[in-house]
Amino acid sequence: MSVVLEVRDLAVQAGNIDILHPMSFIVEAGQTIAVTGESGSGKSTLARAIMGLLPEEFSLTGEIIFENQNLKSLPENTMRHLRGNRIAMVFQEPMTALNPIRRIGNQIADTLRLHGQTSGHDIKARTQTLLDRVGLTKAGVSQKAYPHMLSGGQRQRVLLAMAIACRPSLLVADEFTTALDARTQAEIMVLVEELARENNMAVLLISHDLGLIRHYAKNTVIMRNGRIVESGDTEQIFTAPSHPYTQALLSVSLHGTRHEPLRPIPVPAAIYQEAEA
Ligand SMILES: Nc1ncnc2c1ncn2[C@@H]1O[C@H](COP(=O)(O)OP(=O)(O)OP(=O)(O)O)[C@@H](O)[C@H]1O
Repeated sequence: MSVVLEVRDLAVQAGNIDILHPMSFIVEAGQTIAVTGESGSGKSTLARAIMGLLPEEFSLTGEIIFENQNLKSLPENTMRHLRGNRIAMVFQEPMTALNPIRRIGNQIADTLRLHGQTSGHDIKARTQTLLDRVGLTKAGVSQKAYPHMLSGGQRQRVLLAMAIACRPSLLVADEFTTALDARTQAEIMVLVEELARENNMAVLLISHDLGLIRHYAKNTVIMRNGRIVESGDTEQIFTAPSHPYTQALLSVSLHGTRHEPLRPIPVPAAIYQEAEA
């Protein structure tokens, strides 16, 4: 298996506040890796750092090696080219990513044009292929539809069509299915899984949903307060968590509902001290 992304001693500060403490992990081609942890643990900051989309007031140290390139040293225009082409990102709220007054076919075509496809005929054909592939055509959705005519799950399918348009090798999915009902969520995740397999695309799955992570992610990174507390094979972590924080996280989630966001967990002080050691 080849490594598509290596995060090496990555740390992020906002002024003198440490948002992410030095962390390292690798993502292999075609692999789904989940990042989880309670609110404020730094998951979205990690995703934004990888995408080169940190706010201006943030500074970054360490390395982000993507397809053998050190992203830190790339100029913004090269980074812009990489985003969408080689690294794609999908978010929870599709209406912020979709233009409400443009037909979805035109929006998918815009993505193709932006990333280098020029022939009108090719663009139209590829747009149709993408709509077919994400299951919208068979649901009766055409290129002419506007976003407001679609359900939440269908909008996420449009975003997936745009995300995979240029066959990226990494898809960053930040709470992508959180707003969907359980059945739609499962359907979208099965589609993501299929697309990842077909394109040998790695998926960085940021989620609070431990049930979803256990089902779809081969590896998992558990974060707390800007640090990785435990990482490795998902099944191994779920069956035999080695860190007290992970143990507490999993035991609390067993009592909560699968779709409830994780909240700060009341772990006894003694466990905290051990966890920090
Ligand atoms: N502009 C900023 N300046 C200073 N601190 C910030 C800024 N933006 C975010 N933070 C802090 O960075 C930390 C990590 O935030 P981040 O959004 O990455 O967490 P998260 O794990 O994605 O949370 P959630 O699950 O709620 O989305 C939080 O403590 C947050 O308050």
